[in-house]
Amino acid sequence: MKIGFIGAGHMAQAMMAGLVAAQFNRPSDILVHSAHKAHYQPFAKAHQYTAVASNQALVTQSDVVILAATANVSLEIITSLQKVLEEKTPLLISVAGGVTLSDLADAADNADLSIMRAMPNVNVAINQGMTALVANEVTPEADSAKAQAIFTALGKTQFLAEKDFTTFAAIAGSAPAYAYLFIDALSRAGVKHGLSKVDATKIAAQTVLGSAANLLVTEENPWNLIDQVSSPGGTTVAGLLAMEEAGLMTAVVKGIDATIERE
Ligand SMILES: NC(=O)C1=CN([C@@H]2O[C@H](COP(=O)(O)OP(=O)(O)OC[C@H]3O[C@@H](n4cnc5c(N)ncnc54)[C@H](O)[C@@H]3O)[C@@H](O)[C@H]2O)C=CC1
Ligand SMILES: O=C(O)[C@@H]1CCC=N1
Repeated sequence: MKIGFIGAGHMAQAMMAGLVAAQFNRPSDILVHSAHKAHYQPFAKAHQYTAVASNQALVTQSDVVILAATANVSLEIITSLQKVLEEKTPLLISVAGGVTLSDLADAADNADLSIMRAMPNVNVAINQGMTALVANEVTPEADSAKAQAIFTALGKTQFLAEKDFTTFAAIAGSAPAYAYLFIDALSRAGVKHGLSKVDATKIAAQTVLGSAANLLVTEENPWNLIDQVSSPGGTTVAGLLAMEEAGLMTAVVKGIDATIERE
C-alpha cells in the first residue's frame, strides 16, 4: 500500500518512523511532499522514502493520503487538490487539529470523497501511539478498516464521535507534552536532592511507564492504585497532600481546558 504524506514535520515523521518500524510497508512505498524542498528531499533520501514534487503528484501516486501539514494551511491544500481528486480518489486521512470532516469535504468540493480524521500522538514513532479515528458518512467500511490497520500498526486506536475529537486531542494528542512535563518535574526534584539529571530522568520515566502499564493491566481506578502506594502514616500520603495543596489536579484540568479553548 502506497501511503503519501502531505507535510514532513514532527507528526508526519513520527508516523513514517512507526510504519517502517512495524514493517507495515516498505520505505519506498512511503511518499512525501512538503512546503520546503530543501528539507523534504534530503529527509526522504536519508530514509529511502519517495520524494514527490507536488501535492497533486502525491495524490495521483498514493493509495492513502495523510494530510499532516500545518493545520492552518490544510483547507487551502485540499482546495488546491480539487481537480486531481476528481480523477483519483485515494482514501484521505487528515490529522489536522480542529479541521472538521465537513470543512474538508467543502474544501474538496466533493461530497463523494472518502475522508477520515485521525488524531494521533507523537508516540506513534515507537508504535505506542493513541489515535482517535472518525470517518465521513460516504467512507466505505473497507476504507475505515484500512485506516484502522494503519494506526493499529502505530499503537492503540479508538473510533470516536467527531464532537469528542477536541477533548481527545487535548488528553491524548497534546498530552505527551504534559506527561513529559510531569516526568521532568520528578526528575528536577531528584536533581534538587542530589541525583544526576540523566539518572533522575531515567528513574522518573520508567516509574511513569510502569505506573501506566499497571493501570492498563489491572484496569483499576487510579485512586485504588494511589491507595495501594500510600502506607498509613507514610511518606506518599504526605507528598500527595502537599501536591494537592499546591493545586496539581486543578493545574492539570486548567491546562486541558486551555488546550481545548485554543482549538
Ligand atoms: N505534533 C503533534 O504531536 C501532533 C500534530 N497533529 C497535527 O499534525 C499537523 C502537523 O503538525 P506538526 O507536524 O506538529 O507541524 P510541523 O510544523 O512540524 O510540520 C508541518 C509540515 O507541514 C508542511 N507544509 C506546510 N505547508 C504545506 C503545503 N502547502 N504543502 C505540503 N506541506 C506543507 C511543512 O513543510 C512541514 O513539513 C497539524 O495539523 C497538527 O494539528 C496532530 C496530532 C499530534
Ligand atoms: O499542538 C498542536 O496544535 C497539535 C495538535 C495536537 C498535538 N499537537
